[in-house]
Amino acid sequence: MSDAVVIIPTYNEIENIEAIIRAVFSQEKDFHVLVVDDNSPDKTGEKVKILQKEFKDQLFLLERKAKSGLGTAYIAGFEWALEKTYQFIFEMDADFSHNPDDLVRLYDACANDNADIAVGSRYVKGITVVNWPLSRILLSYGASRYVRLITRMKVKDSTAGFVCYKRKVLETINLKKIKFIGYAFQIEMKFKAHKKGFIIKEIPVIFKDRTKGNSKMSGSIISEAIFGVINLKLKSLFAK
Ligand SMILES: Nc1nc2c(ncn2[C@@H]2O[C@H](COP(=O)(O)OP(=O)(O)O[C@H]3O[C@H](CO)[C@@H](O)[C@H](O)[C@@H]3O)[C@@H](O)[C@H]2O)c(=O)[nH]1
Repeated sequence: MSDAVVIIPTYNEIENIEAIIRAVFSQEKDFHVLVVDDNSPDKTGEKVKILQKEFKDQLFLLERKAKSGLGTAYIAGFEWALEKTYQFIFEMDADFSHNPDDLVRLYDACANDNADIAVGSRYVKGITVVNWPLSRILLSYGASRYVRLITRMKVKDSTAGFVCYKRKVLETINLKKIKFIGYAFQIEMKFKAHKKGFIIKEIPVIFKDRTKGNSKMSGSIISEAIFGVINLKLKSLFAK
């Protein structure tokens, strides 16, 4: 039994799913993988079922009926992982924008250093993003500056989706109360963990834009983040 599971949410990732799963299982450390698929029309889930025959007891699949957002996919995955004995629970995109070779560095920060959360960060050493259009870099970097300004949280890449959580973090945060369903979910999780006093460490990574499939970014995801951050901050002030 591995002590670490990598949760990969998927919606229409047929071009990436097999390669990313194989890349995780080719690491020296033994990771498990949980795919949370939202009934992808391109049959990503069916592909995972075929791979499960090869990776018995290592590869798991949670199927949801319809596309319901990145945040709720992760919450479903966290709840699944907490029912098992995993001590380290990861978030990672399916599209290779996060390099699976960095998984061990995030793991080490939590398992062998003092991090409660290790964030694969694009903004520790300047901006380490490859192949994103300038507009997307500005949006993401601008969002990270905006979050720091409003929340006063020191994390530089608050929207990062490449994360290792120690089990106790997910046990402590009330997952039922996580509100955001888009990428703002990433901000909310880090902010709640920060408020609980957990140590968040940023590990520099190079983020590469996907070469296969499409981003699910949308206008509603952006507006959820803009208004959501103010909402989070206000709620935390009144909770004092
Ligand atoms: N199950 C499920 N998965 C989803 C959904 N929406 C997106 N995903 C999956 O979530 C991962 C990230 O989605 P992308 O659409 O590829 O994200 P991106 O535009 O590249 O965004 C990146 O930047 C964001 C902002 O910094 C990050 O928050 C995000 O994690 C990611 O790194 C992919 O594996 C994608 O299939 C959904 O509604 N349901």
